[in-house]
Amino acid sequence: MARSLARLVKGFQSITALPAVAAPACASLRSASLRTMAVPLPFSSKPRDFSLPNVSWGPEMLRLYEFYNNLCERETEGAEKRRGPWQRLPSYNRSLKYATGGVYLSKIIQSKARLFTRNMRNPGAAFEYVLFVNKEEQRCVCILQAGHLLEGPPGHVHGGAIATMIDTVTGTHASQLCEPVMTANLNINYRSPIPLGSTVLIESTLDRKEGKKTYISCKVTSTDGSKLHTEATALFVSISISHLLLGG
Ligand SMILES: CCCCCCCC/C=C\CCCCCCCC(=O)SCCNC(=O)CCNC(=O)[C@H](O)C(C)(C)COP(=O)(O)OP(=O)(O)OC[C@H]1O[C@@H](n2cnc3c(N)ncnc32)[C@H](O)[C@@H]1OP(=O)(O)O
Repeated sequence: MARSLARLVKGFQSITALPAVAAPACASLRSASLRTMAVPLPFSSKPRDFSLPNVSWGPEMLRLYEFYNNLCERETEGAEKRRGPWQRLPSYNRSLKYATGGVYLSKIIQSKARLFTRNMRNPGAAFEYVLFVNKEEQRCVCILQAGHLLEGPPGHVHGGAIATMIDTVTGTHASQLCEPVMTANLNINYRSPIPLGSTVLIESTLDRKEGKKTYISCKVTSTDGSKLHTEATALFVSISISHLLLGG
């Protein structure tokens, strides 16, 4: 148990320490931390960052990615590049490799476990998304391109897939504010269906923090903001690392 806890703490520290910067800089920082760490990282040494553009991304997805990516750097008077108000969050298909929530997981399950939203081999088939966070404004924006395997009502995105993305965006946002957290409550109003294959914006804002509780609001809109697809509120409760290890 003590060894697991040590691994988990290290693993968690290495995740939360990952900077949200452009991919090459991120890779070099990761390899630097690899040299100094005595325990295995929760990822392979070269994890794929799923939040970077791939061939499946359509023009709208790429346009918005470029838009927010440009806000991640601001140019100073001497044409120097400085960190801007927004940060792109890298995204991997595994979070905490050694946390099993106190339940027995076979080695096969442990080795095959993947983040639900990042488990498709075929680019563009399901969830294509990238998240940007603005810590000053306590806001998070996700650009989502909903692939053909997310069908619910004919030609439209499944409500559970929309809920999954809302949980992911608000959960990631909450864990940026006060890691680590778990979703305690999620309320969703579906206002208008999302066409399959379309690109939408998911925006989350911090409502308030009360001790262990973080309240977040979220809306899903068309990319020009003219159509409201979904609204949600979420409650996240901060958990101790032992909660992850031992279960609730
Ligand atoms: C997991 C962290 C990993 C971090 C890694 C970061 C890397 C990022 C990588 C990839 C990003 C992907 C992001 C995905 C995000 C998805 C997140 C999920 O989907 S989580 C799965 C679904 N959620 C559950 O399975 C929870 C099950 N429930 C529990 O474990 C507990 O009930 C828990 C933790 C929610 C609360 O338990 P207590 O014992 O810690 O806390 P108590 O004392 O019960 O409550 C604290 C306060 O919260 C209120 N509260 C609790 N539950 C509530 C509820 N359902 N509604 C309203 N209030 C509630 C209580 O009344 C209390 O309030 P008063 O302090 O007294 O004012």
